Amino acid sequence: MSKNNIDIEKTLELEKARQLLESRVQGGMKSYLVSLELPDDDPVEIQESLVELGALVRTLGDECVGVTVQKKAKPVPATYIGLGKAEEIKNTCDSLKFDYVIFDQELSPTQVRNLENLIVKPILDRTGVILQIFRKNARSKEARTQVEIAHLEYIAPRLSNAWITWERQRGGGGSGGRLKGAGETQIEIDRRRMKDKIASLRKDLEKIQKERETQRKNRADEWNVVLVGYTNAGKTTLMNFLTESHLSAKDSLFETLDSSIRRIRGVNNMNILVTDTVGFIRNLPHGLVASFRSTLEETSKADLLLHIVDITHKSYKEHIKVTDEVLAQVGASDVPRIIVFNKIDKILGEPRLPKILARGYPRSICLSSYKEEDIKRFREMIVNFLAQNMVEEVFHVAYGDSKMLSLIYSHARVLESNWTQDEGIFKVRMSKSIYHRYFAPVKAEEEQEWQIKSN
Ligand SMILES: Nc1nc2c(ncn2[C@@H]2O[C@H](COP(=O)(O)OP(=O)(O)OP(=O)(O)O)[C@@H](O)[C@H]2O)c(=O)[nH]1
Ligand SMILES: [Mg+2]
Repeated sequence: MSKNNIDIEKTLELEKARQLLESRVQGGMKSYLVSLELPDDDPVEIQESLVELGALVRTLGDECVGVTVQKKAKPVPATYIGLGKAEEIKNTCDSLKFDYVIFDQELSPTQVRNLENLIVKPILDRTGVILQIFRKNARSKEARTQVEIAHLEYIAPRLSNAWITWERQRGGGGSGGRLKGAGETQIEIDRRRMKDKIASLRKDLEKIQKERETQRKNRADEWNVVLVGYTNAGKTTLMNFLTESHLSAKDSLFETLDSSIRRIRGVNNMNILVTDTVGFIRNLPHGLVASFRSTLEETSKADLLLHIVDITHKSYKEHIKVTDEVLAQVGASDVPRIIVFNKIDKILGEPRLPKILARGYPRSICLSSYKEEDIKRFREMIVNFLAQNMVEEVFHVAYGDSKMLSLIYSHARVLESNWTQDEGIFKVRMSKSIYHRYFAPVKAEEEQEWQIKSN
């Protein structure tokens, strides 16, 4: 067979495998995991991240049939791993019969292309897998639009690989521009169409989010509490027991992508709304953080964050760190929070653990979402926290005082605002610590001015 024929055959085989991977409705495919360990990497973290990648694969309904880690001084620019390693993976496929290969780190489009040509199997990276799960689990129009934007932005630079899929999504023939030799121009046309599609999805998203905002006016008598945390920590389960709801919670990653709001029942005269949100993960793709930004920013407007941690997870400290990092990225660092160490029922024979955790994390609670008395105790903790740690104040802001306006909008929740001819009057709520850090000096100044005026 001539080299040309071999190349065509290889391309056809690859396209078939890619189509199979993209078009499957359910799981049942076999994957092979690859990671690269660089001199600065912590080998334990590399292993933990691979275990997590395995869980992501199972969430897709697929199975992992093998794993390999290559130690190298630095990545190979063209293929990320070494050529010998790529060859070894290709040979392993004869016995393990995997359908695709996943790299635990992000690959460039060129690296994917080169690796696919060498291994003759579709190559995904961590971001690609997470995006597939998000696409599978998004339910509401808002979540679907957010995921679709992130997905299109991810595949646009990889278009020569994803061309057939995009063609099929548009309702085209699907026989493949690359195979027909349509080449660059077709890809360029597609890329432009994709850009237009992203722009129109962004407009749709803005409209959906505006509608949501107008529906949900900030009511002064309501307290907003938001559940945040690593994926699978138990946010939705806790939400269900706290608010007597029936949202879908299961032992799989990114089960929740849509925010849901429910009211806490049985709390005398307080009107507390609890929001369940999308979970976080290490190396959460930037595109997803960007397109979920508006949803995530809701956390920065909360009165209180409940940071749920699965205490049975070996990497729970890393999970806390990752969650804190994402919260900082979306401007929620200042919002008061309670750390909730969940699933304590699964920890047997360590009766001192709650005390140890309380010492390390002063504002925290250990509980099992399944224990009624724990839920009751937790509900009381939330109510007491809101009653004792929050301050409501009224500020009079002169026109042009942009410093004060920015202080209010960045650090407090605006409950009411009214503009008169001379000033804006803002009723705001914040935690006591934020009040003392940012607002107490302003208030003191305001009162001094008022005294001078009235004298
Ligand atoms: N043993 C035990 N299991 C729990 C507890 N809370 C939650 N779980 C289990 O943990 C798994 C994940 O729960 P979810 O509530 O779906 O977790 P989540 O944080 O909402 O996850 P995502 O929405 O996927 O990010 C489920 O199998 C729950 O049954 C608990 O207190 N004890
Ligand atoms: Mg959930």
